[in-house]
Amino acid sequence: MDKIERMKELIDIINDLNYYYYTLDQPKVSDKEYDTLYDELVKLEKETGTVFPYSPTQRVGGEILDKFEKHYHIERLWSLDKCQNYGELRSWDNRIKRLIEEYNSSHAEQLPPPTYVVEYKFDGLTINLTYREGELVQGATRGNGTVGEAILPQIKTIKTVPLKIDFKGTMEVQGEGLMPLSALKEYNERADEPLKNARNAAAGALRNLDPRVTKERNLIAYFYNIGYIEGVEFKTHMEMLQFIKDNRLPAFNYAKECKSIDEVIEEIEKIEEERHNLDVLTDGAVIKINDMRTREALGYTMRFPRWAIAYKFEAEETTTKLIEVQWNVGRTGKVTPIAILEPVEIAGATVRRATLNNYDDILRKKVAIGSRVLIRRSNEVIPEIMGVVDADEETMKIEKPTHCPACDTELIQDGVHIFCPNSLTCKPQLVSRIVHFASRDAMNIEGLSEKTAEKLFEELNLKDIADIYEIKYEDLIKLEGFKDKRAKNLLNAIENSKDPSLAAFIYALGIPNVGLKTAQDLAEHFKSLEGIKEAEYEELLTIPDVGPKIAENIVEFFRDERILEGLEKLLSEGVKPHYEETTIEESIFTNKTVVITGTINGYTRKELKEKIEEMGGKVSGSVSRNTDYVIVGENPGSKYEKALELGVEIIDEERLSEIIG
Ligand SMILES: NC(=O)c1ccc[n+]([C@@H]2O[C@H](COP(=O)([O-])OP(=O)(O)OC[C@H]3O[C@@H](n4cnc5c(N)ncnc54)[C@H](O)[C@@H]3O)[C@@H](O)[C@H]2O)c1
Ligand SMILES: [Zn+2]
Repeated sequence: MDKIERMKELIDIINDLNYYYYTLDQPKVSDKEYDTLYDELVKLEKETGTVFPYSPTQRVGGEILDKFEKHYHIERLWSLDKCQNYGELRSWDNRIKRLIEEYNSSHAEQLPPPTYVVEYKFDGLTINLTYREGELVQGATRGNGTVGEAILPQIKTIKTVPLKIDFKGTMEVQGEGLMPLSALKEYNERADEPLKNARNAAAGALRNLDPRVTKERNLIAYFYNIGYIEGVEFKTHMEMLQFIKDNRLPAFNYAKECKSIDEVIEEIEKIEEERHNLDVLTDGAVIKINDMRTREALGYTMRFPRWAIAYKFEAEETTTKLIEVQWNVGRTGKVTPIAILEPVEIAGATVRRATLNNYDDILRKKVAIGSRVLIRRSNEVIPEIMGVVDADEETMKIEKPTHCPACDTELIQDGVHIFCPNSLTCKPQLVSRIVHFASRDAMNIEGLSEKTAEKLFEELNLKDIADIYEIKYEDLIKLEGFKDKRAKNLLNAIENSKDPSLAAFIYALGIPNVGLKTAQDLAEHFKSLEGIKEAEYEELLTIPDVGPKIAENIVEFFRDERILEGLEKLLSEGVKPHYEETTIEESIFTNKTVVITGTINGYTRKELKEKIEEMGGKVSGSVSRNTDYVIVGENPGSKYEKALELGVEIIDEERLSEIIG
């Protein structure tokens, strides 16, 4: 296709996507897919030197809704230029420096060398508040930058937005309306129709005609810019942020001033690490020139200021097609759906499957075979399906299984989950129990892989975990792939596993939700298998990290007749768990919560975190009353101030090096 033709096509596609995203708050594609199309258009415009006046690259935002009153901003609102790697960031920086140089060569009054402010880029809906005579008189969306929608009643539902402030002049202050991830999660647990992500949730709430709907979503806001102010002049961005805070408008407690682009990059790295600990959605960092006179000299393009740029993180969401749903039987008999997807890349990894939790989830998210689904991957290895993006596609209903896909036993419903009750002869259940039992942190039986476990189940008619202790050489040698040496090795490994530590044995039993750490805590507390077996619910709750759910799981587990039988059998086969008093060396960090801020010489964040964890401490992302120590390095952030404010004990670099040697 001819380049100009392709440009026209892209303009149509992008304008349509903008309408769905900005006007309807119902994106048709993920941001990643949108950005690819947009970048293609920008590239073609550069190549051809042609820019159509109606091109989306020439404007900010999208159409505004008629159902709201129009609001004309006093000062225009902008979008942000973006970059996706440090190379692009450095070229932005070089451009800035060149422009400053040019300016200085033709003006008597010189601009200072640039300093930068790094902030989080929040992913919500831009809001612009107007204060007059100390009162909040209007709140609006960004709209197309010049005209937005008046949504004052909706904005007033945000509890942290002050209705009155100390400053008495006219002022426009701009920020981001956000739905906290915790609020989204809570909302989605109850909602008939779950919201797909926190950005659309916030945008949809603020642009809902009924402020009661807005209120239900428990939004918050962070402010980061004053677009217009009467009679006040700020010298720097930091000064402006201070003014915002002084007027008790919520500003996020992080904005870092940097002297060089290298420092900026260091900060971005920290942000990238920290951002998953935040309760709001972020899609990048924003880098802004601190000095206001420099900003003025640099000016604006059609769409964005030259003095700021967004560093976008790798997208964590994309869309793809759902090909089929597989039902898997787990160790506990729970039958869960796994979505098989058309392979797609997210953040550098190819994704082929996603979780769907349970059948209720499928119904609520309106997922069907053949639907185009939005998937999200944050820290988890396996991504989650957030919802369907295009309901028009031809699809087929997902059927709820009535019988076990492995053993054909009729399934039973327990709450939202379905289970195969046949724990005795249902192959995947027993096989995964055996594999877990034999795993390294459990009984550590080398050579008992999933394949081998399947073979034992099929050929030797294994009915129970304890049966592995009855396996004989004559049995094994008959099996395909088992020669003398391999058979002997496996038998030895099985024999040698009879003397496990109590913690490993408890872990090996596979009590629901009891991982290695909890198993160790249980062993530590009760010191004997009998003790754990007889443990009362209340006593279990006294163990750190054991909540009501796990306590219940443990009590129920040891009440199950079949499990007790299996346990007896294991013991009669000669398995003897033993408890050894282990003395973990105490350190100053043992059982303490530690926060790190600033750069620590000789350590990356990750290394230091690991070191502290090795010494028994827990590293947390933010300072609170529960923080025991704050480690303060070079150029500490606001966490340092918070620590001082709360009187948390500070460890400086010198003391740290004495502690960790
Ligand atoms: N999926 C879709 O169909 C679709 C359609 C249109 C746009 N989009 C997405 O939206 C992007 C463009 O939207 P945009 O013009 O709103 O730009 P943007 O979201 O990339 O950046 C500009 C906005 O960032 C916000 N922001 C957050 N934190 C900030 C901070 N600390 N300082 C300053 N600003 C901050 C401001 O509200 C500002 O308006 C695209 O790149 C794409 O990812 C997606
Ligand atoms: Zn089954």
